[in-house]
Amino acid sequence: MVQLLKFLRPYITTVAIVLILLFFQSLGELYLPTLMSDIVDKGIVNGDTPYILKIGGLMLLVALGGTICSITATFLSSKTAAAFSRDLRGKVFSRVETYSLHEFDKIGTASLITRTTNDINQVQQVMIMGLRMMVSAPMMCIGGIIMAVSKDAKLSLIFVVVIPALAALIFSVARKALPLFKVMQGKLDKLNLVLRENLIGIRVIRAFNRVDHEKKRFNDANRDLTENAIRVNKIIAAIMPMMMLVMNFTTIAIIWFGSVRIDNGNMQVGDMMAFIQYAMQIMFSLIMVSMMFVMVPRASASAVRINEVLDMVPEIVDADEIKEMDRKKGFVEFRNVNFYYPGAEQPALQDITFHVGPGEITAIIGGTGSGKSTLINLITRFYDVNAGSILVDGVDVREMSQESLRAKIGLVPQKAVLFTGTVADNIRYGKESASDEEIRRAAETAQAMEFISGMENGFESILAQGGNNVSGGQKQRLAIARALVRRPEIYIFDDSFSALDFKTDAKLRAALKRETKEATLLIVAQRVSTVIDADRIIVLDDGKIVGMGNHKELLKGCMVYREIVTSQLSEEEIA
Ligand SMILES: Nc1ncnc2c1ncn2[C@@H]1O[C@H](COP(=O)(O)OP(=O)(O)OP(=O)(O)O)[C@@H](O)[C@H]1O
Repeated sequence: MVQLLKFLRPYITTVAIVLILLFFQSLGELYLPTLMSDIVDKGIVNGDTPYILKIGGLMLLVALGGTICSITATFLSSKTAAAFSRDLRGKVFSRVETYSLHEFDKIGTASLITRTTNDINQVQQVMIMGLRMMVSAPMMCIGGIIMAVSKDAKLSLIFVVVIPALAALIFSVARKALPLFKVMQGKLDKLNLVLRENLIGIRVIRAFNRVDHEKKRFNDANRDLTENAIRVNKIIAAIMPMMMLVMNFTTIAIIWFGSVRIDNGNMQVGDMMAFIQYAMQIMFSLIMVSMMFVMVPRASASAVRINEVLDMVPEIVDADEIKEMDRKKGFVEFRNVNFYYPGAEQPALQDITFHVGPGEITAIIGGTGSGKSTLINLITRFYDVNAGSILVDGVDVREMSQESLRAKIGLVPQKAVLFTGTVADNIRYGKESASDEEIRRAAETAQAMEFISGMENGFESILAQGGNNVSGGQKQRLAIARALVRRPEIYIFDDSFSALDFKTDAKLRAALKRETKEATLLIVAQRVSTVIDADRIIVLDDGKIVGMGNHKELLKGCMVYREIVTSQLSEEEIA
């Protein structure tokens, strides 16, 4: 929690103003009972009406001043806390943006969402309360004690019993509630996870008639969270009545002992009335502190989760010294690359060595799980190799900036991801400054023109929720157009033609060949027809290269390739 306070730095002036305002408000509140006791002891007892009116007027003024201070302080503290959480959300978001895929896997998407929203809200709420109480509670408590002692030191001995009793009460409640609060955020994560999976997988859930199963899963997570919340709230709900009980007993004790002292002539009635009010103020300040005790643990559980995100050091960062790149363009070289996913016993890639250059089409083929996507993810540096090195344009990818590396690459991922916006916006994602003509040309090459012109508003048609209103093949073609508009040195197509029919696939590849003559093309594919014309085909099996060459060479020399080909093409086609 303390770690997060640094985000308050830009608002330090406002925070200081809030604290000063609250100081004056508390001062006013401490002054009021004394004024009231004066009215009783001097005004009423002596029948001095002008005195009563004068002090009564002063009381009104003090109360008004206090109210103005309080309202302004509340306004400013709420504004500051909102700005604080806006900044913090921004910070968390930009941190997450620097994560490599490892870190994403570690925390999980659902939890990252909860941490950026709900957890920050918890901290914000405590911030508002904390700002107010930081000054009010100690002032009211200590000031109240001083004032009470000044009114009647002997009667103040009551506090020697009351305050430790209240403190013990608060402490025991906090000890019970704290672990439950910690668990609460975890349960919220779980609920978010189920919800997220359900929303994304709604089609699968319906198709497999798993609605009831998913309902149960959601209800379980929901019930779990609710039960925990009820348990916590029960404890918190018990605080108030217990506090009130202590307060009422204290009042009784003050009146009891006070009246004895008044009887003996040691105390005046007004002083006793003021004393009761000071006792109330002291106890209310303790209640405020107890509320903090309740809220701070929950917020600190949230703060820990936020700090976890902020403190997680991304595994993939730019090197301290960025190497200048040669003037070469479009060269990719793997040198004895080994790669393990964290926790995996077997390497996903083993001893991979090959190089490709501009003007070449290299296809990567292999069974599912053979490591094709992994190999691609290493070029874009989504992961770092465990051994060996990958050079792009003659420089190790770990020694160049991630930005300049990725500027060279146009990636079409296996699963086409689009963003809410127009068709043109989505293609322009590849190159912000792209002209309408460039966008049209990219769409033409990607064989997307036909369906785009068939849409009601053409390039200005809106893609709902990341492209839910276009087909899988259309999505893929838009993702291809997005990469093409960039005109990168290296194109990477990760199984990007799989959702296309054979005719479109062939047309697209022919158009690509024309458009990307100077560039390096890496095409991951499952279909032999997609790779057959490639200059070089790399055959992967179980993370190892088992063959490299063109179609004819591999047919002769690579068993695995021959098996893939015979499983897909007829004898005549092979011949
Ligand atoms: N994020 C990950 N964490 C751990 N293991 C992974 C991860 N992604 C892939 N793997 C494993 O690495 C191996 C290679 O996976 P990869 O996705 O590269 O295969 P692929 O050849 O692209 O398969 P497909 O054609 O089915 O997409 C597989 O055994 C897979 O289980």
